[in-house]
Amino acid sequence: MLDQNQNIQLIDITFQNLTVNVQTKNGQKQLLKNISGICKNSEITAILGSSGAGKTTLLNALCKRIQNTQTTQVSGSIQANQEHITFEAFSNYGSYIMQDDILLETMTVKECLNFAANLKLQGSQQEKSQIVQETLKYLKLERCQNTLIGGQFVKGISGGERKRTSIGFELVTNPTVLILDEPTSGLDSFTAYLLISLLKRYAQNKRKTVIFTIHTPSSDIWSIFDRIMLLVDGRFIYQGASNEKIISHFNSFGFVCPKLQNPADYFLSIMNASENNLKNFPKYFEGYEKLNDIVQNEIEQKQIQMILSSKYQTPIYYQIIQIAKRSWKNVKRNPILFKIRIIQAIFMAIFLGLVYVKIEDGSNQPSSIRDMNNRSGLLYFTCVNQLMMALNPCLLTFPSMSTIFLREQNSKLYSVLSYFIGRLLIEIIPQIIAPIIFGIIQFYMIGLNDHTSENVIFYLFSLVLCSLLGFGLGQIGGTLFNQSKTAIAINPLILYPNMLFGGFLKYSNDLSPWISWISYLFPTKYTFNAMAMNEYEFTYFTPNPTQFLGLEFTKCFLKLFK
Ligand SMILES: Nc1ncnc2c1ncn2[C@@H]1O[C@H](COP(=O)(O)OP(=O)(O)OP(=O)(O)O)[C@@H](O)[C@H]1O
Repeated sequence: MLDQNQNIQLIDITFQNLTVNVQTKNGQKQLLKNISGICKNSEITAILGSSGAGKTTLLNALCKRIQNTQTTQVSGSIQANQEHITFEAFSNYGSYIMQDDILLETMTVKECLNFAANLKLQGSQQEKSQIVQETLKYLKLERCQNTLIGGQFVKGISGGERKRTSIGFELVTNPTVLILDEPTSGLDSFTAYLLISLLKRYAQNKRKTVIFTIHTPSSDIWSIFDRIMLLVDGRFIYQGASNEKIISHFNSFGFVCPKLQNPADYFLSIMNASENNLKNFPKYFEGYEKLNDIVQNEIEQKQIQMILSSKYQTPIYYQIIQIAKRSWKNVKRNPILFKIRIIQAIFMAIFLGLVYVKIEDGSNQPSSIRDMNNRSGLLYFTCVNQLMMALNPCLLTFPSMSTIFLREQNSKLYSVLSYFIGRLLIEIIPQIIAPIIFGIIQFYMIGLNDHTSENVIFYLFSLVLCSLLGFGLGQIGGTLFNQSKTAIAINPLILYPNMLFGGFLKYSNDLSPWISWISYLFPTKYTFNAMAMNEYEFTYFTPNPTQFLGLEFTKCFLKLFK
């Protein structure tokens, strides 16, 4: 079984007595029922079945994306040659391409492949570029290599090119096992044929193991399958070659595929769970018993070659650079959020400036509570406003990026830390620039404490800090949810406590002891305190408003800073 002549990694994927149970509201549901099979190297294996038959469940189980949890039980063995597959191990030799093409809209096709090559391949930049170029050629993507992938808002490459780019993103790393969930969905029959032929060439020429699910293959596509698995209600009704064997197998118990009909259409028509078909299901299962021994025999003949670890990850600093570069391109090509952040800052600063234009500083009426309140209110509003302006875009964008992150994480392109730092380096830029512009306009229009240059710098620093805290909270909120809408819906849960415990709506000293500690959890308390301490460091007001605002906490912080 060992490929002695060439040093090529050959992997057969086998599974025995594979059962997947899930707990539903109506009790237990069996998605896969004690099935066994083999997907051989150098072959393409197509899994067919009607909707809900368990095809995706089988693919997910093979690459260990379904694990035992409280509601899901997976039993049976799944092996790559003689080794049990684990999620970690699979990512060393295999790739899984989901049905949805998860790609960053603002990248070109070539940049997308370059990104994967840079992060997954060893070798010089020139060697990596050459591999990317070969992959582009292989996938017939040369013509559109410099076109943006595009999406909802930007017109980009076609559906077929998108699918091939998605495959190219994985192929560039030359995986030994390639698993694809419905790679032809949404493609016309010719493009679908091209794609499957390409997978066939990949399997045959490079001796890889390719497994995919497919819904309605044309007869051309059917004829190039090496191996077919037909699934009905979580059980196999056929497994083996796609040639005459499958026709004669079903013939043997009375299901005759008409000569002029596409076999795929015929088998799909007898597999769907219509009333007529349901009564035939026991016959199919009985018929499959005859194939059991053949399949078992094939499983026993599987590769015994040891799987060589191809584990390679680029250094963290390199990952960070690559992610930052990509984030920068993303901002440059889709600068709307960046621009909105700056425009919002300018608009809000002018608006606040007009509302509070040259407010009293206490020089006329040092004891005016109204003037003190106006000034403190302005500081407090500024604080909450900065927090919100940084928080909302994060809640909006983080969940939408999480699908890309998860896909790339599964492909082990980078570590979580690198991704976080790489993105942060770029996304933090508007969070620093916007509050500074905001603060400068405020100084001109309102007349805040500019007694010393330190006061001005400290105020701007507090605004930046406030913006960064909002940014941080937005990231926490954004990572908790998959959907932007859900993340945005939690906005009030972040905003209201921050407003309430900021130290202005209710003075911190007046909070009951049992709840006062909570205020330390909310950033507005710190930023409002810092801004007010700074503002009233030099003031005409008597008594100094910091006294009745109860701003003790930040005094030491201010001293440290100055
Ligand atoms: N976590 C789950 N809990 C309950 N039922 C599930 C769960 N996951 C899948 N199912 C059910 O299991 C069955 C098989 O699902 P699966 O996605 O594998 O089907 P499929 O053959 O890929 O279908 P399709 O071709 O429509 O994608 C379906 O009836 C589905 O509703």
